[in-house]
Amino acid sequence: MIIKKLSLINFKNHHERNFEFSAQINCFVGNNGVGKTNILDGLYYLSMAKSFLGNKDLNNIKTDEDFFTIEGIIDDGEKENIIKIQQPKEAKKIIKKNDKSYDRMSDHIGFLPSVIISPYDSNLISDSGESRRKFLDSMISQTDSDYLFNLIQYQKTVQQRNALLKDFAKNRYFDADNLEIYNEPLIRFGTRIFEKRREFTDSIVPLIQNYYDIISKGKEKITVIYESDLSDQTFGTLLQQNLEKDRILTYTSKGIHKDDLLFEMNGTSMKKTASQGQQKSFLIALKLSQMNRIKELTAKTPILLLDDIFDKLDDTRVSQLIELVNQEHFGQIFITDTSRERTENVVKRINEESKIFEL
Ligand SMILES: Nc1ncnc2c1ncn2[C@@H]1O[C@H](COP(=O)(O)OP(=O)(O)OP(=O)(O)O)[C@@H](O)[C@H]1O
Repeated sequence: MIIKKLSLINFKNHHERNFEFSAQINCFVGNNGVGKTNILDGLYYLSMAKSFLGNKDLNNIKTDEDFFTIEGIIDDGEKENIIKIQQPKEAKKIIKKNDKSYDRMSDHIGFLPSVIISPYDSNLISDSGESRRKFLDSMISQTDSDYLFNLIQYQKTVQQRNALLKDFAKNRYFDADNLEIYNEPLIRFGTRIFEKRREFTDSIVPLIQNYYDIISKGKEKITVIYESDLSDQTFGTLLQQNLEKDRILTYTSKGIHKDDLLFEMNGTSMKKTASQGQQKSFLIALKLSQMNRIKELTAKTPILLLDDIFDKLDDTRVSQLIELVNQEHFGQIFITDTSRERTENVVKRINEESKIFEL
């Protein structure tokens, strides 16, 4: 997949920007705050229909403007496609492919797979389980069109069940039969998601270790464990066993919405024991594994977004990363950096056709 052109209107700090890209490497160079990361975020929108920074869509409209538009021309190997995303201030977000709106936003995910490596990745280690669940979900939804649909249905059902539990508490009343209506969809959607998450995690663990060994030249053993309430019991049993607890708490306390990924190094939590450098190597290894897996499962090469990482990595890691990018033919790459000199150096070493955009 190649993004040939990008146009941003009123997107964050950009009033109007138009780019024509190289099919290989594209770099955005400029001082802090000029909006380099925002351009990567615009590219990420074309892929995932949302911001990678987790901002609400409305907050991405340029201050004092009424809408933003992101438009990309994407070559899928057969033809050029126009993806247009528009967020008006007073209406719902619109996403169109070749002038046709999607029935479901989730239908777009997977058309243009992407992987981003950014300084924000460290949140994956330090934050709560929610950010790791989101990462896992975004990874799988790019490879499986049903996954996101199942997840949305599951989340809706949990919300409805929670609302009923709260309603019962308010009215000092409880009707287990009424609540049970939600068991069937929770079990159906939740079990599918559980199985996909387990399968995907199992498949990337050996890749992560392999990339980690290359990047860090270390001897550490890396483990990624998928933790789920469904690992040792069925969803039906889980709901039954926690019925009383859910009634008291007035929310659904167990299920795949509580899943987590445990990152371990030599058998202990990475958050506690891994050095900053080891954590960075691990996160790059994780992202390259994501890249590898998406490519294998979809037969599409994801775009690779590298946000400000060459400034934050030492020389050895930069060299290893460049070597890996060269070896694995990672497709179209977008890089941001404050230094033109460093960018030119990196690009020279990757040895592919490039364009540098100065902001
Ligand atoms: N909705 C918005 N309207 C106007 N400006 C915005 C909006 N959202 C973000 N910005 C501005 O975008 C700028 C940050 O852009 P960005 O993070 O892309 O910069 P950068 O070039 O990547 O900087 P750095 O090198 O520090 O990472 C900030 O000045 C911020 O105020």
